[in-house]
Amino acid sequence: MIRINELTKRFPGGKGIFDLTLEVNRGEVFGYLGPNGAGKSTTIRHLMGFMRQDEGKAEIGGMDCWSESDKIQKITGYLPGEIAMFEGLNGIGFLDLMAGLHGQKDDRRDELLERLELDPRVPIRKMSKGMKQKLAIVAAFMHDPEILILDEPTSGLDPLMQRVFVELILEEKKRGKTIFMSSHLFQEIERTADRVGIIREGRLIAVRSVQELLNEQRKAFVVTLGSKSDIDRLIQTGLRVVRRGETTVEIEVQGDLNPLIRSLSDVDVRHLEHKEMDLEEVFMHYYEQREAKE
Ligand SMILES: Nc1ncnc2c1ncn2[C@@H]1O[C@H](COP(=O)(O)OP(=O)(O)OP(=O)(O)O)[C@@H](O)[C@H]1O
Repeated sequence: MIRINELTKRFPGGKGIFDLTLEVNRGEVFGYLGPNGAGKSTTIRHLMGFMRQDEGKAEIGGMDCWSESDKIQKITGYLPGEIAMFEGLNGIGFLDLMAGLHGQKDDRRDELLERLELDPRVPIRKMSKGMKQKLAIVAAFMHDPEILILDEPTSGLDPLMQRVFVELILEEKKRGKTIFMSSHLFQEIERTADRVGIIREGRLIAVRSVQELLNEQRKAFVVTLGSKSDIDRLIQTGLRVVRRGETTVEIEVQGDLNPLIRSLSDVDVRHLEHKEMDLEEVFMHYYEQREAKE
């Protein structure tokens, strides 16, 4: 459905995106993951036809993202990373404008406003960042597009609304929509995406299924123990200890959790905490793998 082939855009100072090749299948949710400045928005701007590549090609549904962007925009719901809105309008005015702009239906408008708990009568200049984000989500989804291209969709949403958003994505996925969604947090897309592409410094460093990524990922646990001898005992079991404190040890596990659980049953565990691996750590994992291969 989305096909990016050797796409390159060079900005001054060596920035940009370089030789990107990836495909997103019809009905797939694809997470596009990378730290700030990696090139996620630049890629998305090419998909939407807002920017012209130096080399390569991007297509959606067989249409060229640059020369046929008007057609693509009709079948696509787009959520920009940085939302510029007309401060003089209220939510209703903005949504009317967006519907009129593309000559599109807006059948789902009321349902979405209700789900996201957004009052569209509020003037945009009085809206918080989160409210503007909700309004932009309504604008992207209200015409029930076949393809959704979402640039950091949950930024500015509180945890409750992030959950509502995840449910919305899962429903759209069930309805067969193709979704391309960027983020700088793995946790944010692990619940919805089928596959993930990892981009860093403008280059795609890995494309994996979420399941593969979860299996490959090392999990970290911080264990608080009753005594120093418990700590010593736990360390002797051969687990991978990455940090040791007065009463705590941080243990890393890749794959099977059972050895950890067995070892813990022999000591006095006061507290056990699963530490989320952040994206940097996931990236480091890939860098290590890549460097080892080279
Ligand atoms: N029009 C432009 N002219 C020059 N440099 C640009 C332009 N657009 C983006 N860049 C640079 O290209 C790099 C990639 O930017 P991009 O916005 O695509 O990153 P991103 O992955 O979306 O990050 P963020 O999450 O911070 O938006 C950045 O270093 C940015 O400063």
